[in-house]
Amino acid sequence: MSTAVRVRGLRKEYPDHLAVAGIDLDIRHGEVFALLGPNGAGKTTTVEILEGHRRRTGGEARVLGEDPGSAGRAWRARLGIVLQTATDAAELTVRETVRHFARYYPNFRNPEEVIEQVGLSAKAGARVRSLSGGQRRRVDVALGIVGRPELLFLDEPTTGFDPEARRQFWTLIDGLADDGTTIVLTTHYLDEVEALADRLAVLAGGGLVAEGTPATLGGRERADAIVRWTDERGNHEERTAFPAKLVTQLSGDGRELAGLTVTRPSLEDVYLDLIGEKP
Ligand SMILES: Nc1ncnc2c1ncn2[C@@H]1O[C@H](COP(=O)(O)OP(=O)(O)OP(=O)(O)O)[C@@H](O)[C@H]1O
Repeated sequence: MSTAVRVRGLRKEYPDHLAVAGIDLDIRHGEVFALLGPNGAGKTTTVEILEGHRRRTGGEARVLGEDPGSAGRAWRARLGIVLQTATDAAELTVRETVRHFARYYPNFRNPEEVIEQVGLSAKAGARVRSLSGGQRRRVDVALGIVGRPELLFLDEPTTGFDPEARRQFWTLIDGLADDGTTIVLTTHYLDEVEALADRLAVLAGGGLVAEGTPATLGGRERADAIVRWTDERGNHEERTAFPAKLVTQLSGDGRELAGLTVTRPSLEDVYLDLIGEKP
């Protein structure tokens, strides 16, 4: 698989602040890649540099084979972008807005189908201004995908979504990924990362602190399991690298173990550990 995004030593220095402190990233074609990190970690700055919206002050970046600092309109038409700040809600209806944006792209998707995909069919004739925050966010997503992008950037796309809307959005992203769209996602929701991402990177203080898959980040798959059970002497908890062995020993005489659970650290446990906030 070739590389959709390649970053080496990327830096962004503001006069009084180093926002991105020299990071390396490789994102493959067809991959769903999540960028995680606490507020101010440098996620939006990094993504905006890759989108060509901000100038880097150091390092190298290639996005779909071009330098985002100098690439032109044809390159831009291959990207889909959902920014953190919502689209300005004009007097236009949802349908008019999506149709209007579609015309910027050479190979756009059918606007009606896009409106349906983001779950806004019932609101297609409503003015964007009259929509709720979560519904407006769905318009943003519609505008991000209407151009049939090869590479889609989503900056905190589900902020303000209700749980059902988030599930619908995940299904939509799964479908786009199945069609081969490369997706770069920033989010604060670890369940979203677990549901969607093939790989993720954690940023903190402008630096890359870890990279992996949701299952293996920070050595998660090798971490000790915690076995909990209850017997006549009370509640028990044991950490072990061999939970199956322990459970076999405990139930050796064929007895059932009340309240038996075997757990590994959640992605959230690992993440908080990585960014220095011990759970
Ligand atoms: N135009 C600017 N001038 C000076 N500093 C800036 C500017 N834009 C961002 N920063 C600083 O750069 C750092 C990284 O900001 P960035 O928006 O990339 O973080 P983030 O990881 O996206 O955070 P969040 O999760 O809050 O969206 C922050 O400390 C921010 O204050």
